[in-house]
Amino acid sequence: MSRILVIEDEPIIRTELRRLLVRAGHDVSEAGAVQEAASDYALDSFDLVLSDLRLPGAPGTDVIALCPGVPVLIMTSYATVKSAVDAMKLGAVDYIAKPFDHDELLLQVERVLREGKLTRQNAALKREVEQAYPVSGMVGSSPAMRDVFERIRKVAPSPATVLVLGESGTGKELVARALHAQSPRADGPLVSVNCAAIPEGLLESELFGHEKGAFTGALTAHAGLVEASHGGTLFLDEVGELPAAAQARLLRMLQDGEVRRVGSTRPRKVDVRIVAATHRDLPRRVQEGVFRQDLYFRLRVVEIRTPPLRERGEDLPVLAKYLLEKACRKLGRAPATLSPEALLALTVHPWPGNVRELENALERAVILADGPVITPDLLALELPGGEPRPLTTDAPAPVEPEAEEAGGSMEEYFRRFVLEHQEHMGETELAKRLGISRKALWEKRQKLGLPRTRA
Ligand SMILES: Nc1ncnc2c1ncn2[C@@H]1O[C@H](COP(=O)(O)OP(=O)(O)OP(=O)(O)O)[C@@H](O)[C@H]1O
Repeated sequence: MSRILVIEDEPIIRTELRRLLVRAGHDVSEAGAVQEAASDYALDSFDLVLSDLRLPGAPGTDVIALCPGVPVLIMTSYATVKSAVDAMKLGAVDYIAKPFDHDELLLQVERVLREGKLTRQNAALKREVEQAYPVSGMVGSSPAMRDVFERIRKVAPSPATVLVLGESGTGKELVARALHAQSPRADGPLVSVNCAAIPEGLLESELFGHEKGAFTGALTAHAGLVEASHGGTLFLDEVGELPAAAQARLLRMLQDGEVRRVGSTRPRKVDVRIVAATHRDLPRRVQEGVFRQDLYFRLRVVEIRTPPLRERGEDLPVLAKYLLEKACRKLGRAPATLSPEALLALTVHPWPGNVRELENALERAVILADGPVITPDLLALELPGGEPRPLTTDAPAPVEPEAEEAGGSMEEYFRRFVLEHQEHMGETELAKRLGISRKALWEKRQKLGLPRTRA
């Protein structure tokens, strides 16, 4: 049952509509004019308003502004294309020509109600997602990620050039997407270019375009990716790899807002926001003379640093859960969960490949899993040297019964993590990274014969 308000000044039609809609199972209220409706009812409590266009006092379309979010269907006996278009322009969801066929009217009402419900559900879902993840698709609530979100929020609306710095796989491209999505250019194009992936000889013409005959093989004129990004954002990934000639053209573009296609002397105005990213140490490349200092300064108007995964300790379990769900959805598998041992293994892994490595490990595990639980062996985590992390050690630690059931790997990870990190981490930090209390850490040390080495 939906709540419907009928605004109609002809009593006969109003009664007819009421009867029809009540019979279809709806709760119907009535008014003879927009003003009467506004004074008698809380208009935003309705699921649908069905209003005549010509009413005493004010046209039916005036009700649209009074109940934002509520679909309004306009009825008119003067169903000219113009009045229908005008009503829709003012925000009506649709219009009905009078005299109306009962079945058609009911079908239209049901459709609008269904769509309205979907819109409301989507809006609620969007609000929920936005609260959980302030930047679409980016999971994290560690202080380092909160800083990233805060910077994105502040910088996105401005036209400022942004330089995103971070190791490979830390989400630099996601940052660029978020900057675009939260900017006034969101409806314009977002063009992503990986500067390292395009052969050096082609890069200049790919980015800035060329004129016919500019070089052998340039059979037709070609607009580059900069021009294709007009009105939007150009994301230059691996900007540190740009060859010198392309650096010079990019600098000119940033200074003058113009591009010159290769082989042309005519400048073309472009309105493009540049977001650049690199995992390289750009100041060092400047020092080495391979990256222009003036371009570096132009690019780094604002810097955003994406933290490596190993510095986002508390984000790991949430991120792993999110990426596991994503992998199951992508692969069409039933939802899976991580065993506690698998979670511990993820927690202690150093993640040189960052979130991308985590995403790949989970995807591989979902493919290999026979059941709904992901165990450490399925993750096959690689050590930085390239060796798969062994699941047994030469000198196995004393194994607790419950860990033995789970393959003994939990103790092994614990032992390895403590031995690897106790020299440079305090007990509080160690316990935090392991996701256990200090007391539990002390007890485990006793049990495994791993006494503390630091005061
Ligand atoms: N905070 C995050 N939440 C969810 N997924 C993430 C997050 N960060 C990165 N990812 C995912 O990890 C993968 C790698 O991210 P992305 O391509 O943005 O990294 P990158 O820093 O641009 O890498 P590269 O330098 O290698 O190009 C993507 O699939 C992305 O969706």
